[in-house]
Amino acid sequence: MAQETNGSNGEHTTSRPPPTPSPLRFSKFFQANLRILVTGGAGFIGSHLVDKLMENEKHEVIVADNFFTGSKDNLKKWIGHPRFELIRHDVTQPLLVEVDQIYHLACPASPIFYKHNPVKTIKTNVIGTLNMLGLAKRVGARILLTSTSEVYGDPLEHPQTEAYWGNVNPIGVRSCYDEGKRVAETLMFDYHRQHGIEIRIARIFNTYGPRMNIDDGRVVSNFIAQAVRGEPLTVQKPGTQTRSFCYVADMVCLPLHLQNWIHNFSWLFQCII
Ligand SMILES: O=c1ccn([C@@H]2O[C@H](COP(=O)(O)OP(=O)(O)O[C@H]3OC[C@@H](O)[C@H](O)[C@H]3O)[C@@H](O)[C@H]2O)c(=O)[nH]1
Repeated sequence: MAQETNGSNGEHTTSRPPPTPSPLRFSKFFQANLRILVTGGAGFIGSHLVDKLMENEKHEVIVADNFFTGSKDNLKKWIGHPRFELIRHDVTQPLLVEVDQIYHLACPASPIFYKHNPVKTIKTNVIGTLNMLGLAKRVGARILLTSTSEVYGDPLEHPQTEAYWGNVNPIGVRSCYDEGKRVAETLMFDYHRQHGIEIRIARIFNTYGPRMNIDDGRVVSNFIAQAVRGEPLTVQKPGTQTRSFCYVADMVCLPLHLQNWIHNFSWLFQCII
């Protein structure tokens, strides 16, 4: 499972204490009623996370999603619930809401979707993360970014630990996502060091499970779709690739634990189960 790391070159010491949250955040009432923002909450992984969060009757959940790869259908059991709110919103635009925690998932994750509009993908990762960090700073919220195994690029080390910095092509067709997520991680740590924002980063590996689109394009859904149609399975070249697959219901437990872990640990974890 996850390992701790001291990250990259040097200490992650902050120059400032965390921003002051609302004075009501620590009162009995507000502690028992966390308001949580999930960007990309209508997506495959986001909607499973929302299900888990909604299981806690003391949580209010706000989902912001532009429905590019997500769907209202994934959230249909929560629409109309008094503790749930769904906003059509693109994270490349600022969002002003009062929340205690932010789970920032918004970004297409399947290669065929993120390569469809690469400029939009990198804007989502860079401007979207800046907007969410700005919000976290303003309201004093703790923020978790879902990053990716793709920050390792075409890794030269197997398996990769969090201490490995990767081998990434800055100009390739996957760079909008790989480099976008790397910048997003950099922004998270810079906001932490410069402004004291409480951050968590979860690097998610190849995840599968219910609500994955049949046309998602990733290997598990492709293989299942081909098998159901009685077609041969397409193994792309070179055919020696390896992946650490994770079932979605197991995977979403880690961001939840990370977000609610009280304090004082390294902030970067891999989601490998
Ligand atoms: O039909 C297929 C699809 C894919 N593959 C291969 O299977 C491997 C896995 O490819 P996928 O398309 O499932 O996706 P990847 O593992 O490269 O990245 C994916 O999972 C990790 C997440 O963090 C990323 O967001 C996501 O893009 C690749 O080597 C690919 O070439 C096939 O052999 N056949």
